[in-house]
Amino acid sequence: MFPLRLLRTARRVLPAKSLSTTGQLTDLTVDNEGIATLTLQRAPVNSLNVELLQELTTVLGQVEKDKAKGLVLTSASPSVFSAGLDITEMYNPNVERLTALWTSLQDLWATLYSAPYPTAVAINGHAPAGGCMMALCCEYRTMVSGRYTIGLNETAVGIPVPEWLIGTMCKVISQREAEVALNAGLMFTVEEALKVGLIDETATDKADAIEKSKKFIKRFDKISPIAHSLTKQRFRSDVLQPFAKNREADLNQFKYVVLQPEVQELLGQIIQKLKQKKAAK
Ligand SMILES: CC/C=C\C/C=C\CCC/C=C/CC(=O)SCCNC(=O)CCNC(=O)[C@H](O)C(C)(C)COP(=O)(O)OP(=O)(O)OC[C@H]1O[C@@H](n2cnc3c(N)ncnc32)[C@H](O)[C@@H]1OP(=O)(O)O
Repeated sequence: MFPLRLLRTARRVLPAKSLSTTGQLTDLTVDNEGIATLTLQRAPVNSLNVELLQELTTVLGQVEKDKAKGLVLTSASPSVFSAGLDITEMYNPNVERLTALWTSLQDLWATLYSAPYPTAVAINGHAPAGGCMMALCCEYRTMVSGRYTIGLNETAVGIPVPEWLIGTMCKVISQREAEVALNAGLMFTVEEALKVGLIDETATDKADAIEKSKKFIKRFDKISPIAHSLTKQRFRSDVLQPFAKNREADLNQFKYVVLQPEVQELLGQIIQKLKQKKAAK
């Protein structure tokens, strides 16, 4: 049996105003064609803390409930899509908050990766780690050209990449390219990302990236929502199903790793480096 949420029977095209909401950390608008645009707006770099992760998952639930035609994800920052997990949440953490951080990240990944509606991302700046994770969950990736980077650099910040994220990456680029990049925490330039297939196309600016993302969503105008959502599910179920069984172990492993003294030391050094960089600007 397929989970009920995948049996998406119809898309509704509602007037923009009826679906739009503005949370504290995100903004959701729906255009006249029923395409939702969800904008990350946690200044300065959309780092993912518990509150942003939870708000994103809630808004995705609303997009599904309201039967939007599809979703475009983007950011309000002029140069950063998302800096990934909020490093300060992992440094000298309160264990309850660390648990909430990882559980909320798991919820966001599972919700976005299994979204029954078409999804695209307009990556308008840097997208390291959790930023890249959100982009990988979408079905189509457009990235603004410039001196930006994208990739899963978790190992560089002392965090091993979980199996579900390796699986997500290997659905997009070759296993060989993924293994080389993830083992060493390598980041891709926009040109490199295009070459390996990590992004589908480049854009001149954010407006162009959003337009290209919407063009992708419109490809589904003549496709049955059930046919789309079940086919998407079949492509992704080999990553989603083991994840659902191993959530608890995944959480325990994350907490164990983050609380290791050497990982704490590394996170402290990264925070220091970011501060020094800011001071030198
Ligand atoms: C079994 C399971 C085990 C493990 C699972 C592992 C992975 C699962 C997958 C998802 C998890 C991912 C883990 C992460 O996401 S770790 C986060 C990694 N992120 C980074 O390494 C990015 C660090 N930031 C940067 O490189 C730059 O900031 C960036 C290129 C994004 C932007 O540069 P820019 O010059 O525009 O801005 P800065 O001056 O550097 O920064 C501005 C302020 O923002 C603060 N900042 C930046 N990044 C973060 C962050 N990630 N968290 C918190 N705060 C951040 C920075 O300190 C500046 O702050 P102020 O000085 O203004 O206070």
